[in-house]
Amino acid sequence: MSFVQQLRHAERLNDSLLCVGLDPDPAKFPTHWQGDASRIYDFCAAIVDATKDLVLAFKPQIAYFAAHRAEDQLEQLMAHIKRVAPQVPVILDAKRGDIGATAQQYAREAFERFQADAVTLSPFMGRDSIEPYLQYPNKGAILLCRTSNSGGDDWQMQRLADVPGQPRLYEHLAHLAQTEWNHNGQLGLVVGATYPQEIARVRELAPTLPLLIPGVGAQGGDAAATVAAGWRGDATQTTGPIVVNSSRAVLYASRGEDFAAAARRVALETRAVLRPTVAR
Ligand SMILES: O=C(O)c1cc(=O)[nH]c(=O)n1[C@@H]1O[C@H](COP(=O)(O)O)[C@@H](O)[C@H]1O
Repeated sequence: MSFVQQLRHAERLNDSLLCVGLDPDPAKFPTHWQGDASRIYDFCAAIVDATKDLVLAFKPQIAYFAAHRAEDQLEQLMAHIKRVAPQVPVILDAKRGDIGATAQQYAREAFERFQADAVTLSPFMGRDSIEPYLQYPNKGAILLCRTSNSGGDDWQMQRLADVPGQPRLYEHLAHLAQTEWNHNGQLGLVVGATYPQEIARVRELAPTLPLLIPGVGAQGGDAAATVAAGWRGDATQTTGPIVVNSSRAVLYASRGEDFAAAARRVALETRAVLRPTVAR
């Protein structure tokens, strides 16, 4: 099954557009585990167990593991997700971007070592920096397009004088990802929930691509506006799924021993807000 098919399947199965982001920060762990990096796996596995029937994807952020020398715990976590929630695809958020030879190693890390179903990438170095990831059949490569942070304006909103119509950089990328870069149907795009207008624009330019949309919850993105801008009906062959990520708001809903139950409550609430008003 391709990454997009996995998303469509999980969307239907769990009736959800929510992706829970796994950004484990020991400083924010429940009081009894606070500051203990050896609990990264236990913490994330508890969140996975509590939310696996409510999500269409999980998204571990590799920096939160690597910073604590906890890549082994990330491997364990990936195996755990495959075991307890095989129907839920996993996006490894690594935001890699390098020349082809090095990208081959990053692709191997994401897809062979960590067994991810998709990986996030920076497209700044161009098409040949993306190609190595596309050598892995059925895996997804999700390109940063219009990111949720305000500094994204510095590049992404600039107009390209040499391209007909003088599109903004993010618009040009969305066009390329929908057309000539996407020869195997493996590409997706990141668009921040903090910019619903641009979600609508990217959806217009890239109607069949999956959109990873972070920024609801802690970053204050408007969940309902996000869905209105990006969701185009139930998972069919022609519409791209949307994957709306929330990390901190779910993970750190409680500092008590009830943290997993609290995470489930927030995930349920977020899923309900994201559920489109259109009947499925
Ligand atoms: O690629 C991403 O996931 C990403 C892109 C983007 O534009 N903005 C963004 O916040 N993210 C990631 O999405 C997550 C957002 O976390 P919360 O703000 O806690 O929900 C973090 O893991 C970020 O690294």
